Amino acid sequence: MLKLENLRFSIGGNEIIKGVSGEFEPGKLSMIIGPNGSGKSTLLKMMSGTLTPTVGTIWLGDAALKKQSEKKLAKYRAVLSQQTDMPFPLTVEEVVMMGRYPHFHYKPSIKDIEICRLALEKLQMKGFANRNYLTLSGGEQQRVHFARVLAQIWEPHQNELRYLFLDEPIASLDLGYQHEFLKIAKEIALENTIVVAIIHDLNLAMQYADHLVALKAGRKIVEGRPSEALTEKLVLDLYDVPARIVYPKEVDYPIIAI
Ligand SMILES: Nc1ncnc2c1ncn2[C@@H]1O[C@H](COP(=O)(O)OP(=O)(O)OP(=O)(O)O)[C@@H](O)[C@H]1O
Repeated sequence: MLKLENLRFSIGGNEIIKGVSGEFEPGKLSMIIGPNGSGKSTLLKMMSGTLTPTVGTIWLGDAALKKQSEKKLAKYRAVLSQQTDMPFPLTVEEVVMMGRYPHFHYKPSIKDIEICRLALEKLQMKGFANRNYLTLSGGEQQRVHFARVLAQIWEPHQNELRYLFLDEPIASLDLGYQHEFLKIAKEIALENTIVVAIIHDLNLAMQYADHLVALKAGRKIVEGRPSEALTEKLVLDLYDVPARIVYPKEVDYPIIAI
């Protein structure tokens, strides 16, 4: 269980996150939605340990996040952030191997190499292993980074829950890979992992999320199953856009029509 207790975050005299609490469970794909500037990335950065809350506590199981060793956390917590620039001309397999750095000292083991191979295979990037990462398209680079974070938490570490934080992970992916990516994220959640993703596409949230959190101006305004939480009223309140929720008989989830 990942628990947020009255989180607040201020910078330059502005309070960006204004008392957010909540719980995230393994087995569920959790998604955070909200308008630009509502605090989604700031909240996710606090959850993933990149930013320290000004007020409040984050609990990973029974232990406060701030009390846990970074070195140990790196073995079971992975973060896919929006900024993934790579200043060096590494090969794709070298970038994915970076995900295994917390697991070996000097040289990757055969198991590390095998995990990287499997992670690339899962993202349909096996044929790219020896390519210079810098020559890949934006979507291909994103898939490499997804393979890197998957490689990082490929297996459970000492029975710890695994955590995966994804900041707008599908922004540069085409339609097919967006769905592929979210299916994999869901699969990982089912392997006893807490997965939290920021997403802008409400229809994908409706289709894939098990648990939805909506932020507005730094506050959590709604939480729950998307089919209940994602209402026409919420879309209007968040984005000032009138929407209709329709229930096509061909699929088992509602569609948000704008
Ligand atoms: N270091 C900072 N200094 C000043 N303001 C900041 C800083 N970081 C974030 N903010 C502000 O805090 C607010 C929330 O930012 P955040 O990146 O969390 O929003 P977001 O919901 O992820 O937005 P988006 O959908 O546009 O990615 C924004 O108004 C942003 O300008």
